[in-house]
Amino acid sequence: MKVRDLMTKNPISITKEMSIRQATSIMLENNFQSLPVVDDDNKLVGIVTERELFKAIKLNIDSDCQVDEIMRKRVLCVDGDTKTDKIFNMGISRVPIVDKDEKLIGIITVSDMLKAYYKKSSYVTEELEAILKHTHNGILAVNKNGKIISINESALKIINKSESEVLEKKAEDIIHNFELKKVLETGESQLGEKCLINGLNVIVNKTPIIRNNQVVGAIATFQDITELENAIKELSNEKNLTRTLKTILENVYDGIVVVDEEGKIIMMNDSYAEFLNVNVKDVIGKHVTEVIQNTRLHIILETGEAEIGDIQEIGENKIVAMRIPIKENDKVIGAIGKIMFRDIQEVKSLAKKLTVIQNELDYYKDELKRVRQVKYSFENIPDNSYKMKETKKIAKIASKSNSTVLITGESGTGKELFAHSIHNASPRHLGPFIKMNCAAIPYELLESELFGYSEGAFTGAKRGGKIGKFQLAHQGTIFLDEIGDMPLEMQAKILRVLQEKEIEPVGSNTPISVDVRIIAATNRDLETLVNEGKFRKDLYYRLNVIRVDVPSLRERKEDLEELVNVLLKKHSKDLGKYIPGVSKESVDILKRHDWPGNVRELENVLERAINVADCGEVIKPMHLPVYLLKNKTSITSSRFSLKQAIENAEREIIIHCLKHTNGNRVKAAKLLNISRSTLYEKLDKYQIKDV
Ligand SMILES: Nc1ncnc2c1ncn2[C@@H]1O[C@H](COP(=O)(O)OP(=O)(O)OP(=O)(O)O)[C@@H](O)[C@H]1O
Repeated sequence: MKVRDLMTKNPISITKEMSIRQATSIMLENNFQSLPVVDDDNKLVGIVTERELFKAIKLNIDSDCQVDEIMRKRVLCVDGDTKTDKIFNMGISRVPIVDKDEKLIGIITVSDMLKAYYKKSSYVTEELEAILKHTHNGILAVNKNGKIISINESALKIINKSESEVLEKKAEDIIHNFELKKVLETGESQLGEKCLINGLNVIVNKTPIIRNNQVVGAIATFQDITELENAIKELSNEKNLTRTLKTILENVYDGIVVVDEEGKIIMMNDSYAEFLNVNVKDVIGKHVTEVIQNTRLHIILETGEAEIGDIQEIGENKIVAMRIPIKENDKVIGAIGKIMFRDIQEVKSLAKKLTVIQNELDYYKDELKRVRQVKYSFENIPDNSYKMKETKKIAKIASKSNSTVLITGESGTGKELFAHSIHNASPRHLGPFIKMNCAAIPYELLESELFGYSEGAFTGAKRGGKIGKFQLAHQGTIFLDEIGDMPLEMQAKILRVLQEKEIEPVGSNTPISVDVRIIAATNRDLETLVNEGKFRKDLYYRLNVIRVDVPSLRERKEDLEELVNVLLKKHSKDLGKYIPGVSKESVDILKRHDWPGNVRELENVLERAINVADCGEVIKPMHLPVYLLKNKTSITSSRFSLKQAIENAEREIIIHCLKHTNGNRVKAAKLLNISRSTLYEKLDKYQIKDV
């Protein structure tokens, strides 16, 4: 700072002709300790201070005398450019300021300077505090005892504490793995240390605060570089990606070329260069039209529209090309050209192969559909009867939910078919459908069949253990058929699976979570079993969430004819015998039967009839088992003929005997107690060929 900046301009001055009294009164009025004395040209010629006045009093000099008598003529003064520090060293409270002609231009006092310094230092302090507070880097200062005396907001944010929590506390007690002891002890800086504070990657610089050659504290600055590191990581990922892409481009068989917005080649892979018989280095920077014959990449730059599968002649080849514009904010900034096929012949042979594959695929799709339809779907359950319509309605609702389903109904009604259909129509249809017949497996094996076993669970256990049905059915459906026959002990285990949704393989203590939907079925009356204590009540309630009661065949006679056709088709195909249908009389006979064995019985009757009938022949009453013909109503029917019934029975018995003797006609004749020739006659009559 220069005195010119702080001085009082045009200060009060006196002339040497003025009386001592006047000078004294001016000094008293203005509370000055001195007054500069100037001549007519305002040139500084002397100074009167309190000291001169006291001296005048002491020497009894008359106060009317002129100032000239007592003033000091050798005046200490400075020019305007003098630095303010110099004034302090002069030891004078009021210093006159003169210009180069020694004319008085101002006065500077020590108190003026102190005020100015104070103002400036407050301003600097405020500024420093603001910088400290708002700087992005964290700053923390400790005293010589290592206690925090100042900390800024960024540092508080990094250590995740408030100012009151940290002030006057030792830094190492506040920040894990951090200390300033070494810096305080040695007075040496520690720069660029990488630390992990609160999960953030931070660079710490530690510097001592030295005053009068003594370490009086230390400052630590923290720079959070987490974002920076992430950015570096991203950058290196991007670099890797670019490298990978470049490698891919270089190594693909397809020829690839890239042009910039002016159509100049900026990249061409080896494959394209080889095809064109050029050197990559030679073509970079050239316009694409100079390098690739009949190219349209420069046109793509104008239209911005991709062209795929365009035929382009290059030399003797007719290639199939693909051209794609590269866009940024809707502006075309380049284009990519790719040789899809080097020769149009390639496309033709590929198309041929594709057609073959497509045909195969269609065939397998059809096959899969056929197999699935036969086995699984609701469509294959005829529902002309009201009862079946209602049952299917409930089953379809069940298929949409994840709840346990209990299918009940007499034996052979098609309970398993319902289980398949529910699974197939459920969201789990892509998962497995695992069937388990609880009555068919010996009790000792049931648990390991259902839950599997771990290695060494028992003597004879397979190495590596075995996966149980529940695990196999994970994310699908398990169908527990004949659940009514399940032993009580096992019922408790099934209940556990339903509640906990986890299983424990035999010999293992580690439960395994399974996501399985249970469909159970039984032809037994579970309520009665519960009352008899043979079936757990809690399991019954758990299973009986959605109940599907499959009606018996006698309750749905309206479905019989359609069922007959379905089963006939299925079995004639399986047996490889063409049977065009069932005669009206046969249908009537079938309809009159009560079907205690339900669809299974009907299926057996038809299978047998197909066997008995000749290829191309419709199923006639004579092909049906005798017990159906014995039906009372059938005898009263107008179509009934005793002769026919006897013949049917005779035919049946002969076929039965032949089957029994494995087709041996001699043995069969003996069994029937008829002669061989009679047997041959009858075989001829009833058209019985191979049995
Ligand atoms: N709608 C149908 N279409 C074709 N076949 C059917 C139909 N319903 C049942 N069946 C056939 O009837 C037979 C018996 O069906 P299923 O095994 O489903 O009966 P179930 O009620 O589960 O018998 P059980 O109680 O004895 O286990 C099976 O061979 C099945 O294919």
